[in-house]
Amino acid sequence: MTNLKLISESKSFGGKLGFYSHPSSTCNGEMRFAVYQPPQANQNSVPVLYFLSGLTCTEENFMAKAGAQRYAAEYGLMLVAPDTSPRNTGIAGEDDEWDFGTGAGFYVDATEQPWHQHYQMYSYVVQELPALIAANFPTQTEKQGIFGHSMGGHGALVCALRNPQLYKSVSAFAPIAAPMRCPWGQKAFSRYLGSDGESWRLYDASELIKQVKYHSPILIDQGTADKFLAEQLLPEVFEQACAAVNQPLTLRYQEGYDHSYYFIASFIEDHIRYHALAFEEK
Ligand SMILES: N[C@@H](CCC(=O)N[C@@H](CS)C(=O)NCC(=O)O)C(=O)O
Repeated sequence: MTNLKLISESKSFGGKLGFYSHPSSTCNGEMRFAVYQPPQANQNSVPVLYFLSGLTCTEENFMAKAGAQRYAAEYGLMLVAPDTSPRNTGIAGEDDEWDFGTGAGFYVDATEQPWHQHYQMYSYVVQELPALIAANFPTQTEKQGIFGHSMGGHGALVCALRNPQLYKSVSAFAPIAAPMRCPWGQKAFSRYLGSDGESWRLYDASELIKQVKYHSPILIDQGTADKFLAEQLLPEVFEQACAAVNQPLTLRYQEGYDHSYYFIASFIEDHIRYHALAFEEK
């Protein structure tokens, strides 16, 4: 495996869960990710589903907490979970805030100093990581999907809407659905992207959907007891934008669920099945 370092490997549901690091040319430093290879990957190449995690997460949270391996094994999908930002870049203050810098790359290509030298998570997720996965794991590269949680739900929507030809399906748990209008997004975008609102639109699903129609229905689950719902997540803004352009969207409000991985684990099967069905279509 060229340039890939295996950090640990565990058998899970008949398949293999591996944690890797590699030198990233896009982020100009070491990056980490996790891959779950279902048992089917021992014989054949399989579709691949990317999961982008939320604020404060590493490549491990999803693999440890979502309970996704059981369903990835059942449906024969590979799961790939990247870290949520570069780490240990040496940028002053990178670890000071939980919602900016380390653990909070927001899946954008930063243009502002000092972040832009390393914080290129959009290009990393859309280009470098899939190329690395294709070169090192048995995947059907024409069958890719993407999903995520919170900041990662935002990232998944943005990656799919900007590259519909690369992703057959997209779904999200409690995404930051209109980042230009919420404090988390405004803080991150102003410091990663500067004050130019035009560049912000490229990373806001509720803006992007007005310009591009996505070829498949989008699935979003949102807990009603999520403490970030009203101020930070704003799914109703995305819902209205989809309605305005006739974009099919299934937005499900799940009664009493919060923002945690307990919520994600409760609906992970639905999401994996949704992606698996999209991969079956011609
Ligand atoms: N640190 C924040 C919460 C951050 C948070 O909820 N992060 C979510 C993503 S936005 C998460 O997945 N955390 C890691 C985990 O639950 O494993 C707080 O104190 O309110």
